[in-house]
Amino acid sequence: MSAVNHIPSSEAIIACEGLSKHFGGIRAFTDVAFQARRGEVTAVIGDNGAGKSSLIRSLVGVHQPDAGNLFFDGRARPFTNPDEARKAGIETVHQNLALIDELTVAQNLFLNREIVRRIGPFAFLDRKAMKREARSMLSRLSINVPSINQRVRRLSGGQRQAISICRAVGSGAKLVVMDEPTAALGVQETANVEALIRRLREQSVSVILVSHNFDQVRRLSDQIWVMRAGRMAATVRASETTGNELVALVTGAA
Ligand SMILES: Nc1ncnc2c1ncn2[C@@H]1O[C@H](COP(=O)(O)OP(=O)(O)OP(=O)(O)O)[C@@H](O)[C@H]1O
Repeated sequence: MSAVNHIPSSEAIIACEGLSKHFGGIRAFTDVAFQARRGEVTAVIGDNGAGKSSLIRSLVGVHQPDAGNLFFDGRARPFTNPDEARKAGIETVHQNLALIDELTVAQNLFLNREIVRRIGPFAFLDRKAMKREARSMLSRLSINVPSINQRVRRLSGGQRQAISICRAVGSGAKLVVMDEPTAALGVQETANVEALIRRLREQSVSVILVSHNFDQVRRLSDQIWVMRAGRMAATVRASETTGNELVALVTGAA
């Protein structure tokens, strides 16, 4: 695939060139270049240990690459921590669902970004405004939960994943990065989360998604990055590939 030798076109939400990461003597990935288009779903596939998680963690400031350049939203932007990436507009939805069980849906949606009302020298949490906004965030993404006042502990895995995604988008993310968002879910809940990812795409939110499920990847994504042994082995359009071709690219038989 082609390298990115300059600030990428405005079509790219995120791009990199020459990106490498080692952990001591272990090579996680080497000399990776890519461009993900704005408003598209980009899937990352590869065998166990191919470097997928290390790569996406390096895009969102969890890991610092040893070499290479990263561009986000038209600017060269090395992220030294996840907060910097978040402020720039990248949200990560974690596999282990970073929700607080004992808080309600609305409280989780506004965790660490509570709406505060000031009256003179005093500041109050504006619970009414947060509930109103929580309802509107959920309705924009057609997410059904029994009540915004329900503790998330009582929600199903799929509903919790939907709340995590809603929180990411509600903070104004331009790019949502998901590592195996449906790995722990049943068939119906997987379908619900896939429908939600499609709605993000309809609303022009870019998505990068790591998945081991090739059928899902072909159903959901526009572009697929294939990683093999720490290299970006191929970039294919989902509409132009088959499950067999993806298997061959992942295993190196292609
Ligand atoms: N924090 C770390 N410290 C040391 N080595 C690591 C670390 N994270 C990843 N690695 C190594 O880097 C390589 C790539 O791992 P990575 O988790 O990125 O692969 P992956 O494609 O996401 O695999 P999987 O699908 O199994 O999650 C592996 O050899 C792994 O052992």
